[in-house]
Amino acid sequence: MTATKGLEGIVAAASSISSIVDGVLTYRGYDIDDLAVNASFEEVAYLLWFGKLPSQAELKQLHEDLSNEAKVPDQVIEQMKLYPKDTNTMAALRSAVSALALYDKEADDMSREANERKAIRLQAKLPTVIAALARIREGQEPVAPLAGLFIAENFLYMLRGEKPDEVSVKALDQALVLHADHELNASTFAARVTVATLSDIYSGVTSAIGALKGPLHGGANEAVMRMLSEIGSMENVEPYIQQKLDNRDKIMGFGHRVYKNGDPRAKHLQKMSRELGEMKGDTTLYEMSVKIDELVNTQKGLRPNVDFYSASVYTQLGINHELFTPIFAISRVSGWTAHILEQYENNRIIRPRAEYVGLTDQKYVSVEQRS
Ligand SMILES: CC(=O)SCCNC(=O)CCNC(=O)[C@H](O)C(C)(C)COP(=O)(O)OP(=O)(O)OC[C@H]1O[C@@H](n2cnc3c(N)ncnc32)[C@H](O)[C@@H]1OP(=O)(O)O
Ligand SMILES: O=C([O-])CC(=O)C(=O)O
Repeated sequence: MTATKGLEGIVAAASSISSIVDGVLTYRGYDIDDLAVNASFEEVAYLLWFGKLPSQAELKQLHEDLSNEAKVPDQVIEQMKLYPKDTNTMAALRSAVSALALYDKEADDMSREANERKAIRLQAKLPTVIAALARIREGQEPVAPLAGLFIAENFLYMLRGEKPDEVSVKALDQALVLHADHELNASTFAARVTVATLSDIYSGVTSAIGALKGPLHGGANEAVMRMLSEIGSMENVEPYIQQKLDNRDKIMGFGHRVYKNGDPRAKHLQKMSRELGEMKGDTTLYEMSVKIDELVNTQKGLRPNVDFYSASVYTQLGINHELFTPIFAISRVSGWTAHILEQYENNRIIRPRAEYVGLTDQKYVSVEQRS
């Protein structure tokens, strides 16, 4: 038995949710380039869960269900107020989502219908939890969700305490579409491993949030913004990046396990970053990002992944970098829960083997005789 480091190239599940073939990403057979410009996030979530785009009536129903489920139990809001204000937002989100299970009477109902309801419930409540966490950290009262708003608009409304402009809503909605699912990425795999023991959907999503938090995965978008802030100016881009490359340091937001010729989602976020900059009359962040992109590509042959341009997009939407990875979770919870539903449908516990590389033939020595 020989281990493959990082399970590279190992096919660990059969799935009909999303695929990456020759650098083309599809959700249920629809090219991400098509969905990114034409579909709303709600349509995409429906597509991931139910395998087809919704009819008008189905979309209306989903919208109503999401709206009805968006409120978070008061107990969870009160608990969030007790979290340390300087805690990592993904750690806080992980705790809050775990707590949501305690107040869901259906948490351990394993029927397909109950799990579909919980998928919608989790999707509805995550934006409310994240906006509340953000406001509590700033010493403000959480803002309750507004009935009738779609997810991107409602999230920005709850975050800012006022109705957002159309440009911001559209940009965030497109970003949510682009992040919704990605085959067997680390957090989705974590979710599937957890629920394959027949544990509940909340446990699966809590595991996934833990995996998404890491800087090699979803946490990279925050790290990109920290890097851009450290660089600070266009003139500093070249010396800063050159030093990182010379030291063989990782440049966050670049590289990918599956895409070797570029992530198809990055170009949409790059365009969005440019357009938001132009609209605000300040394209500095966008230009700095493009310069980094050129340097890393020329010298390392590495291309930006989904996390790179999303950092300048979210910053230009006035969002604090501590919320970037939680926003990724607002989108990816649709994919996680779709994969959890799929795992339950055709379940077998996920239990690979390890290649043993430790000591052998050891003999027990009593504690008194051990040196
Ligand atoms: C939503 C997402 O999860 S997208 C990914 C977000 N993560 C990041 O942006 C973090 C930065 N990137 C990385 O750490 C990696 O590229 C990963 C984790 C995305 C993929 O990791 P792997 O598939 O294991 O790639 P691996 O580490 O084998 O990379 C191959 C080579 O490229 C180098 N490399 C990969 N990414 C980078 C990077 N961002 N900066 C500098 N060098 C890099 C590696 O050091 C390695 O070089 P070597 O062969 O000389 O040792
Ligand atoms: O697929 C991966 O390894 C990481 C990624 O891009 C994602 O989760 O969107």
